[in-house]
Amino acid sequence: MIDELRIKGGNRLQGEVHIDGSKNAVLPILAATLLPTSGKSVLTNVPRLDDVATITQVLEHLNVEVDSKLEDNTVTLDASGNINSMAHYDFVSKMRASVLVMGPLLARNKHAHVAMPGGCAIGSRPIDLHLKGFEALGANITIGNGYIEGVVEDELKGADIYLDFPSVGATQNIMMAAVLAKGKTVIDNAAQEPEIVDLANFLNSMGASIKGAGTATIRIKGVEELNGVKHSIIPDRIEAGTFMVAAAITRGDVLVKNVIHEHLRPVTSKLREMGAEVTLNGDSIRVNAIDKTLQAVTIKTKEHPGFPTDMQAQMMALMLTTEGVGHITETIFENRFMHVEEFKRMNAIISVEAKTAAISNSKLSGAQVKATDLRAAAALALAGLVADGYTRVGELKHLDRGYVNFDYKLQSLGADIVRTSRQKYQNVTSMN
Ligand SMILES: CC(=O)N[C@H]1[C@@H](OP(=O)(O)OP(=O)(O)OC[C@H]2O[C@@H](n3ccc(=O)[nH]c3=O)[C@H](O)[C@@H]2O)O[C@H](CO)[C@@H](O)[C@@H]1O
Ligand SMILES: C=C(OP(=O)(O)O)C(=O)O
Repeated sequence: MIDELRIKGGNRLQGEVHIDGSKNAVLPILAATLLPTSGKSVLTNVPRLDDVATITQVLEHLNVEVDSKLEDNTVTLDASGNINSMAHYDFVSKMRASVLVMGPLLARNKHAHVAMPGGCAIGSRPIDLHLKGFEALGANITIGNGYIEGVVEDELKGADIYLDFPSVGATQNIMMAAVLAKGKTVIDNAAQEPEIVDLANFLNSMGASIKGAGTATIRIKGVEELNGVKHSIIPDRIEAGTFMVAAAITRGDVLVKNVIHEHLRPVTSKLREMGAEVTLNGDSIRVNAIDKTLQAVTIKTKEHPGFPTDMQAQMMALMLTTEGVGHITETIFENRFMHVEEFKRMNAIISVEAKTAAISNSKLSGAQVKATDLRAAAALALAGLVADGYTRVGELKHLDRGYVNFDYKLQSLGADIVRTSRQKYQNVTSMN
């Protein structure tokens, strides 16, 4: 059977939705469990995502013992055996974040042999900044036959590293390589995303000495040893933002639960600027757009604390329903407007010039469309919620990388949505 979402537009969303753990926080933290520790690590609030399954397979392949209790969102990892140094193409090509095993492998084995991640639909996505960081710490890097090999002759030594761009992955990979390096490492122009802070908190509770995570300068003092710990993954700010937009696009009223307000400031601020009522309370955010006329706004994606590129497609869907002409400039990835052509299949009026899309209020009609990447999958479904008639969203392998039970969660808020078939890993119906 074709695996697709079938959505009948027109229902206003109302109710409460629980947000799962963050994909982008759990992936580097799982990779960090490769570091040598005394004792096991236990991760809680782990989302049941295909990307988590993929990195778990990488870890198992490297000889980590992984005990996943998916129904409890808990994963226990034991890396006390001999750890291999080779991350195969099969894994890295499926999920670029597999490259995050390179830093911990260099720290542990003084050797890492990892498939080149290559580009992907949203851009070329090089890893030169990761590699420059490893070289600064004393690793010799060679590239050949589709693989990158890192070898540390003597030992990793702390270094001053300036990143040309505050890359999230490079900051994480370098942090993981540096925690056991001799002496001090300073990463300047570091990424400041909340997922960097979650990784630093995890590493610090293992015994690392990292200061400044969440600012542009991260200071790491190499330590001698680490221990296994228990850690709860932060909530997924992008999943939360997606449901905030779902409330706004249907002019509904939704309480989004299990969030950290501070992580959602750019989204909250733009929804308020549009005219939605956004109320913060405890660990929840309520978005009320009932009977509101929302106005188009201007958005420019930027590294944190700027507006996240991972929310760009969803905001574009929303601006197809607002008054006036909205503008979105994508500055992080060079090819992250593929959803525009799919929106156009639904009668969307969007024009793109260089890095900027102009989005007009459109009378959306249901159509068969395909997800071109993870966030495009969600954004097309959001457009389907307000389109006239039926929308069918295909290529759900992208959706499953980053959203847990997306259809069930929307259904519970009143959407008319069904999924025609389901991946095994996602087929757990309990929703916390
Ligand atoms: C698993 C994960 O956490 N993924 C997130 C992470 O991806 P990821 O860590 O891959 O994103 P980066 O911050 O590294 O990339 C941002 C930009 O820097 C460029 N770059 C990056 C590294 C490098 O060595 N050289 C280089 O030129 C990239 O091509 C891109 O244009 O941050 C992105 C930006 O917030 C998010 O969209 C992704 O959801
Ligand atoms: C681009 C994304 O993720 P990744 O870096 O894993 O491809 C995303 O989460 O939107």
